[in-house]
Amino acid sequence: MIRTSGLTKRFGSITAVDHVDLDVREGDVYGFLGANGSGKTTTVRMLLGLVLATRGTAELLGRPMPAAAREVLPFVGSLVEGPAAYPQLSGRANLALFDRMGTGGVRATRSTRVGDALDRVGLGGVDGRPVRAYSLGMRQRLGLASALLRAPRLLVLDEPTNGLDPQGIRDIRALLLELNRAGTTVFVSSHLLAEIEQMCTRVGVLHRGRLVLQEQLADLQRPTGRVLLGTPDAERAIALLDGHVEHRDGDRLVVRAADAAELAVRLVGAGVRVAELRPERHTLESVVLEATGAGSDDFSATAAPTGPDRGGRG
Ligand SMILES: Nc1ncnc2c1ncn2[C@@H]1O[C@H](COP(=O)(O)OP(=O)(O)OP(=O)(O)O)[C@@H](O)[C@H]1O
Repeated sequence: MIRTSGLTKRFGSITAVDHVDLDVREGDVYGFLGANGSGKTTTVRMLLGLVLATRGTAELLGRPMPAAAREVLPFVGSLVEGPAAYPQLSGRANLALFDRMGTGGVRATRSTRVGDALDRVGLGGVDGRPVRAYSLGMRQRLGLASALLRAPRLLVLDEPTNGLDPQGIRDIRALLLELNRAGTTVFVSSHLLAEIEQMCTRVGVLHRGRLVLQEQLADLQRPTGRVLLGTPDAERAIALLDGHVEHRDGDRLVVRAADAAELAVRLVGAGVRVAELRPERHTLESVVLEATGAGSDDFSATAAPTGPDRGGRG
């Protein structure tokens, strides 16, 4: 659905995006993760043909961008750098205008289409107000509504939960997953590890313009080769496991063992009571920090503060 090869963007001496090879497959919920300034927005803008690449190629839905933009974009919903809207008009009026400007939207069904999109993002009840009275979160929802007007095959969203409160973030996540289940491929950028971990099937990590990791989330979260064991018989377990216990914290042990089931049989066979036993897995956070060498401060685990100024560039 999205494929880039050697995609690069320089602004003078700054290389914002550096030989990026993205591979987003049909049905993915792809999380494009990177710290602020890592080049996410610039990549998204190149994908959508809003800015020209310095070198390299990009394809959306198997067609080259920006050459095939007119053909491809009617099937792509997007949200980049905060949605634009006429402040004096209502959300509904803005969407109707947007719908009229796009291709392929039949006039007779416009009102239904706009109403459905507003309902989906939770703006159905407030759409009489002018957009200038909207909070940042409401504007963000309106932007998403405009991305949904055409039942897109692909959604490309740059930090869609920016400025939303926790409930708003949950709503958007649920909406994106619902759309994905109905067949839409979702590409979403974020600097929030937890957000990506909760929602995505595939992850790409951008670090200083370079794609340092691209993998299925389930593969990233592979077992570490250690087992987490909780037992009231910690001393006996340690004696039995003879040097394989790497760490002890009260009645919780970390055991080097490739096979948790085999370990369980061994413990119970020796009369060691097992309260809890599970394979330890890599977390997205540990894998990302290893791949980027970044400090955990570079990636927020929780929601970002609201209201950053994202304008004025590009
Ligand atoms: N039009 C421009 N002119 C000059 N430099 C730019 C321009 N657009 C982006 N940059 C620079 O390119 C780098 C990547 O910026 P970009 O906005 O793509 O990052 P990002 O990962 O989206 O960050 P953020 O989440 O803060 O928006 C930054 O160093 C930025 O200052």
